[in-house]
Amino acid sequence: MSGHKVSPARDAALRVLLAVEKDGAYANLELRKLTRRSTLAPSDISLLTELVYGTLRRQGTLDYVIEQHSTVPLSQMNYIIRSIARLGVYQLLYLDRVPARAVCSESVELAKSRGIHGLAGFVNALLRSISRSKERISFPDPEKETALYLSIKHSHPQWLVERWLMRFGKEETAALCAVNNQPAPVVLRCNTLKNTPDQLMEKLRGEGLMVRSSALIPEGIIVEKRSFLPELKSFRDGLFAVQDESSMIASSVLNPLCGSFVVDACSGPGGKTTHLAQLMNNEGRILALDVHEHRLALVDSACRRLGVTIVETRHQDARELQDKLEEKADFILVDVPCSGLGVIRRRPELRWRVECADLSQHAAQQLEILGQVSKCLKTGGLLLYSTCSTEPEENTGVVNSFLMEYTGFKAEELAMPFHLVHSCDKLDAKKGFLQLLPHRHGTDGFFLACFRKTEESR
Ligand SMILES: C[S@@+](CC[C@H](N)C(=O)[O-])C[C@H]1O[C@@H](n2cnc3c(N)ncnc32)[C@H](O)[C@@H]1O
Repeated sequence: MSGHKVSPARDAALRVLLAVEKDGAYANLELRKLTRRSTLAPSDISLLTELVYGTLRRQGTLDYVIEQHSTVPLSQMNYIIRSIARLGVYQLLYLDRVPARAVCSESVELAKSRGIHGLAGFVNALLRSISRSKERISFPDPEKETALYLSIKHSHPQWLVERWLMRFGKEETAALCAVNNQPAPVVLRCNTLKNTPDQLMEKLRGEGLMVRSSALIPEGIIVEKRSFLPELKSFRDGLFAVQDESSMIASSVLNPLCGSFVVDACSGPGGKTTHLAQLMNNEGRILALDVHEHRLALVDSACRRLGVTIVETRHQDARELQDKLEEKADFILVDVPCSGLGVIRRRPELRWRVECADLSQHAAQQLEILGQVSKCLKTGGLLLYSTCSTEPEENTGVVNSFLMEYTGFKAEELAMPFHLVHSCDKLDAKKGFLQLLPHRHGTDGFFLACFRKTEESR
């Protein structure tokens, strides 16, 4: 039972943090469930979101500071107290508007509300000690222990920082980590089957939103001020979908022709499937596969809302496709399951869940899916492989293995919908692949590679 002195936003934030820590829940889904059901005021929902996302994002830094002040190591702390401590320290270090005294007393009440009266004093002493010395946190030496320093300062796992330091150098690694700690922009994809981007922007402004055009993709619209989009009439009317620019770029690079047959091998929840249908002017056929039925249900409902009628969903493991589809597709999208390390800013707990060893496991599955699905492509057809990962094992690693094993395919230069600025990007795109990065391109971290099936494969 919740104590009466605990504010509803903090009580709810602790509930979400515990679900993430104890049950492996996803913070964004927990928040959505909670805010749909609860009677929280809009200001409480915004504080709750900030507390949950902020605490998870900054967990590495928070843990470092807690360890310096605690008499008990974090690993031996009661898990509820650990979450209360992180939540409290996040407010002390990152939220100027909350007075330290209020943070300490609310944290004590949170402990009591969870029946842990005996440790309320410990929480109080810990937070007071941190509050007194918060201006004097001593970080590791940035020159001598660069990886450790960046990992603590920017709250990322050290193994990931070490990899990025080798690939990008110090400045870019710091920039990538920093952008991962910022809220991601909200981007909409205009449903061009129902309206134009200009018409949609006018409508959205009429509904009270501040919007501007994307510089990367014609159908992309950036929402400047957050708002609960599913409540808008324009959303219910299917005038747009919510989708990052990087994800729109994938379908746009594949750019299937009207009337063609497209296989979308890993389609749930349907962001790219419905975009492909838009690009085809809802003419032709898209076979949308997914191994999870609940993900296919999301594809179906997205199609209904957006007025897409050319999609047939099929519950199917893409690694076990029937021969019937062999050499039938004009275009194929293989948007594989991956580590998700490119969307850290949208899924704050992810950085603490993914381990380095996971990458090679993902890569093996990705190569298997890509290899099997590629058999469905007609000679002359185009295939796009994509991930929302920043890591080479899942990206160029899979692409290179595929090209070695499947000699009937050759890399196809990417037809980008926007002008590439960096010379290394231009070179890569010519060679048929591109790594988008949040600190360089402003998008999610996203990889795309394009292949054409050549005559020789016959
Ligand atoms: C990155 S998500 C796809 C996102 C989707 N293309 C979109 O834009 O909305 C990967 C999807 O692959 C599905 N998946 C995982 N393993 C699969 C397999 N062996 N065969 C088919 N789908 C699979 C997952 O259920 C998940 O929905």
